[in-house]
Amino acid sequence: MTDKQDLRKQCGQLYHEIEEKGWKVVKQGAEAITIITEFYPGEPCILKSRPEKRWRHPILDQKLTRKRCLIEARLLAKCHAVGVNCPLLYFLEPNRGQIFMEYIGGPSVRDYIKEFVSEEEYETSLAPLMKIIGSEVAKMHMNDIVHGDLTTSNMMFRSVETLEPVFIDFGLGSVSESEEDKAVDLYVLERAIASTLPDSAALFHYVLEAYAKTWKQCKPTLRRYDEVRQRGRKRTMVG
Ligand SMILES: Nc1ncnc2c1ncn2[C@@H]1O[C@H](COP(=O)(O)OP(=O)(O)OP(=O)(O)O)[C@@H](O)[C@H]1O
Repeated sequence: MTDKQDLRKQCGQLYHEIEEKGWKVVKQGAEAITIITEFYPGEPCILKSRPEKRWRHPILDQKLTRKRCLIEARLLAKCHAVGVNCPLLYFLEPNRGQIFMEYIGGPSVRDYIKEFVSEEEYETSLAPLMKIIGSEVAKMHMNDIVHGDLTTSNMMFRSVETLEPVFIDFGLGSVSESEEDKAVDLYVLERAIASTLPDSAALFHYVLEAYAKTWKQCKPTLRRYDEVRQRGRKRTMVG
């Protein structure tokens, strides 16, 4: 099947709007399609749409789509309220599984940091960024926002001049007091940084240092994070 046929099949009705209006598809994932369009005239905006899944029962599908969409929008709004850097939420169509949000124009943290090759560069250029990431994640967690997929691809820059990471993709997130959920967020982040930058173990200390500085009551979560890490290690050793 060609990409176009695939897109037509996956998007259904939305496909015609994409074609007619010349919208740009950024990502066509299994769950969602992300498109650059306009919300205010002349201003690029992101439309994240979760089209109908024909393999699911229609009522269940609508319920799940609506739920994920509402959770994502709620988390964006909550992040905004507590000062975590994330795209502005413009508009929501839960019954169509659509969220319109601010377009973030810069590269992802992943694409930015993978250009750094030496450990010296990590220290001088990336330590400040790691501290900002640690402090932003602490702000999320102290407000019971769990991201659910804290990878370096899910952090983008508005521009490389400011180097302030903007957190995207709260589609797997939740509002949760659970130390385990927060610890898993930290572990996923550690693994994501390690997979983007080999020999970067030292860098993650900056993340944790800023995390602890921002969130004074984080000790139980950090203890849980140590346990999650040990479990992760054992799993890797067993294969
Ligand atoms: N606000 C945004 N501004 C610019 N680009 C974005 C924005 N949101 C998403 N993107 C781009 O679209 C891609 C896919 O978005 P996102 O990660 O939210 O969806 P997904 O992974 O397909 O969905 P999900 O994990 O919820 O099923 C991102 O990797 C990023 O490149």
